[in-house]
Amino acid sequence: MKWSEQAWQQITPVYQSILSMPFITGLTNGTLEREKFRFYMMQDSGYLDHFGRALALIGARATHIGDALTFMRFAENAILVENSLHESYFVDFGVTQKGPLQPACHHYVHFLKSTAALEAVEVAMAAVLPCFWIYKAVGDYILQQPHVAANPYQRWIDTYGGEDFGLAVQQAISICDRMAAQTTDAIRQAMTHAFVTASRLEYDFWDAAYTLRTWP
Ligand SMILES: Cc1ncc(C[n+]2csc(CCO)c2C)c(N)n1
Repeated sequence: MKWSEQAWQQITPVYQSILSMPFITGLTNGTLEREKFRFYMMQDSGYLDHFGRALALIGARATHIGDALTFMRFAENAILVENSLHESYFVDFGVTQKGPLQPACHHYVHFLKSTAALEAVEVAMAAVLPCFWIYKAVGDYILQQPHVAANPYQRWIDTYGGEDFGLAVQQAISICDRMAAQTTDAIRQAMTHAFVTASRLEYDFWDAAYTLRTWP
């Protein structure tokens, strides 16, 4: 079995919990309170700035030059392409400032940055994989649900569901599988652990937006 297959099996309970989160059902049927989506978007903009840097760092540390280029492209996409989605939502939702990182986002980005800097590069690659893979799976899942007319969150759904984004996700998965096949058991286990942790932090990111969780 490929590393990615057993890693996804490990996160099945977390992934199933994500699908039934009120944040996700609200995105799907368009009923999510605007305030919660605004909170999510503001936090996600901060997330992308840091995430892009983590990807660039992984690119710099990649063993193969082709993987370095791929991760640098991912970094550019995170900062340019994804942020343009946020900027259009900022206009629609009247957001003028990003604001400080709140606890869930802070925890997640610093987990990713410290893993990217200090752990084996294979582990760093596994830590950023849920960001791609869970968003793709959630985007596809929402696209399969009955379509809601004039859903304010449709642009978000279209960004992650569907083919274009699917290619990037496949690339990220294949790189992890190749790296996992060539490394030691201990590193493979650490990869899975990082993958599970990041998946939990994805769950928590949405939960924090739904409950508008801020620093005390
Ligand atoms: C908390 C959070 N997790 C994942 C993504 C999705 N995402 C961010 S950058 C990137 C790859 C390069 O485009 C992907 C898939 C998000 N937006 N916010």
